[in-house]
This record gives sequence, structure tokens and C-alpha cells, in this order.
Amino acid sequence: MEKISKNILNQVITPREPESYKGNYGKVLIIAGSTQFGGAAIMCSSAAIHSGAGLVTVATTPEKFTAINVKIPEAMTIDYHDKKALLTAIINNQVIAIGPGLGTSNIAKGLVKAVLNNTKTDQTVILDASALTIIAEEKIPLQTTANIILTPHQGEWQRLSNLAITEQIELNNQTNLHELNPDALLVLKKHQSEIYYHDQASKITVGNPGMATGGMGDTLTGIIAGFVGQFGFSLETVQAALFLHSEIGDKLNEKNYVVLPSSIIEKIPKYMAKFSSRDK
Ligand SMILES: NC(=O)C1=CN([C@@H]2O[C@H](COP(=O)(O)OP(=O)(O)OC[C@H]3O[C@@H](n4cnc5c(N)ncnc54)[C@H](O)[C@@H]3O)[C@@H](O)[C@H]2O)[C@@H](O)CC1
Ligand SMILES: Nc1ncnc2c1ncn2[C@@H]1O[C@H](COP(=O)(O)OP(=O)(O)O)[C@@H](O)[C@H]1O
Ligand SMILES: [Mg+2]
Repeated sequence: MEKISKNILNQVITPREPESYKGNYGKVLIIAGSTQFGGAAIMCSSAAIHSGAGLVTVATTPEKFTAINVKIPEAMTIDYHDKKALLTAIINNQVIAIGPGLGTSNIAKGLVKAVLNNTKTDQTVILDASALTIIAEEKIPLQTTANIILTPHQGEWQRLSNLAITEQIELNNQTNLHELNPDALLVLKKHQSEIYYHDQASKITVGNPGMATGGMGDTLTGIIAGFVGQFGFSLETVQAALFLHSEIGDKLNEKNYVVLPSSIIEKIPKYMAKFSSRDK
């Protein structure tokens, strides 16, 4: 399997055009959070904003609006129970990430279906966490024409693919992904996470067990959303997002026994500046 090299960061993270504005860097909708899991929505949207997404809207339960507004004033909020507002947001955003902290309620199931039924070719849908569990349990087909990115950990991939963790080897992963949707991109999260897209398989060799902290995957989803919003959907864009998350995690782990998602988020803009310089 191909090893993703650090060069991917220089390749994908480009300097910004002087005359650009927020509209050039992606409109991202994050459908996340529930009564039990407010933090997931915060980490995911904060990661998207720190990764440079031009405009981020969080669709969540209104009881979490205040926490989101205080912690991330850059993000806008909508109530995901409001079907009309949600549909408008699904149609108007280029990147839609759904799942972190969403839970598996009937409302959450309706949200996953609304995204898959109302997105189109020029959009990207990132399915994570509870969205993946719902798709597996309800056997919901991945029928949108939008670009699809699946970001399961091994437990979620087992639910989706029916592959036990010991059976999650390259060929099996590829075959099962193509059965779900031949054009979907899979980020299989684990120690040395892997990416599958069409007939290509690649993996990172950065990352460490200090990163085994709740919210670390929610953070990755936000970074992927921010990167796709700015740099466009491609295998390389997702490889760069995955690499950056663990590269920062490794730097922090040199002096910290555990690496908190919030500490990774805080460092993203500095690392992006480092890798975007014109004389790289
Ligand atoms: N602060 C927050 O609000 C947080 C909310 N979270 C949300 O909690 C919900 C449940 O997600 P969880 O992933 O915790 O629980 P899940 O029940 O979805 O997955 C955990 C199960 O998968 C198995 N598993 C196998 N390999 C694994 C691997 N490599 N990594 C993780 N689990 C593996 C575990 O043994 C366990 O049975 C999701 O909506 C998630 O986004 C979590 O992200 C944690 C932080
Ligand atoms: N031992 C490890 N080595 C490298 N990366 C790890 C390790 N443990 C966890 N991670 C990374 O942390 C993230 C965990 O994702 P996930 O389980 O979805 O977290 P959560 O749902 O709590 O946000 C993944 O990106 C995974 O690769
Ligand atoms: Mg997760």
C-alpha cells in the first residue's frame, strides 16, 4: 500500500489569492451534536473553521446554540428540527459533514436521509460517526450523486461492511467499499489510517496513541470538510487533511503524553501557513 508522504501538504495547501473573500473558501454545513454529545459538534466545526473553511453553519439542537456561539463565534447555527431551514442549508452548502455526536434517534435518521436525498454532483458529503451507524443499521443506500467521503473507525467499518476487524485487509476493504458505492472515498481510521478511492489504497505512517482521545475523529472530519471546501474534492485533498491531523498530533505528542483534539485544532492555522509558503 502506498505511503502518503509529507509532500502532500505542500502540494495541496496553496497560498491564498490577495483578492479572494470568504465565498472562495467553501461553505460548509456540519450536522452534528445532540443532548448527550454537544462537544462533537463543537470540535468538528471548530476544526473546519481553523482549517480555513470560508463559512461554517452548524445544524444542531437549539439547546447547544449558546455553547457553540460562545466557543466558536465564527460559526452560524440552525435548528436541525426545522425541516425547511435544514433543506435550504443542505442545498446551499458545498460541503456537508454529518454524524459527529448526532446519536441514532429518529430525528438523526431523518437528517441522514435528507442529506442523501437532496445533495447533487457539485457537492461533497462527509459521513461520520452516528451517520455511519444509522446507514448500517437502516441499510440506507449511498445513492447521492455528490462526492461521498466515509470516515469510519474500525468498529463503524465493521457495522457498514460486515467485515470483522481481522478481516479488514486491503482487498476486502476495497471490495466492500465498491459494493456500498464504487465512487465513494473511504478513510478507515485506526493506528496508521488508510484511504481507499477507486482502485487506489494509501496510508499514513504518522499518528500516535496519545491521539486516542474522544473527539479526535470528530476533529478529523472538520479538517476534511475545511480542506474540501477550500481546495476542492480530490484524493489528494483528503490525504492532506488526514496527514496534517496526525502530523500535528505527533508534534504535540513529543512533549505531551495525551494529545487533546482542542490542542490539535488550535495549531492548524500555524501548520497550514508553514506548508503553504511559496518558496516551499
Ligand atoms: N465529546 C463528544 O461529544 C464526543 C462524542 N462522540 C460521539 O459519540 C457517538 C458514538 O461514537 P463512538 O465511536 O464513541 O461509539 P461507537 O459505539 O459508534 O463505536 C465504538 C465501538 O466500536 C468499537 N471499535 C472497534 N475498533 C475501534 C476503533 N479503532 N476506534 C473506536 N472504536 C472501535 C469499540 O470497541 C466499540 O464497540 C458518535 O456520535 C460520536 O461522534 C465521540 O466522538 C466521543 C466524543
Ligand atoms: N493509536 C493510535 N494511533 C494513531 N492514531 C490514532 C490512534 N488512536 C486513535 N487515533 C486516531 O484518532 C481518531 C479517532 O477517531 P474516532 O474513533 O472517530 O474518534 P471520536 O469519534 O471519539 O472523535 C482517528 O483519526 C484515529 O486514527
Ligand atoms: Mg468518531
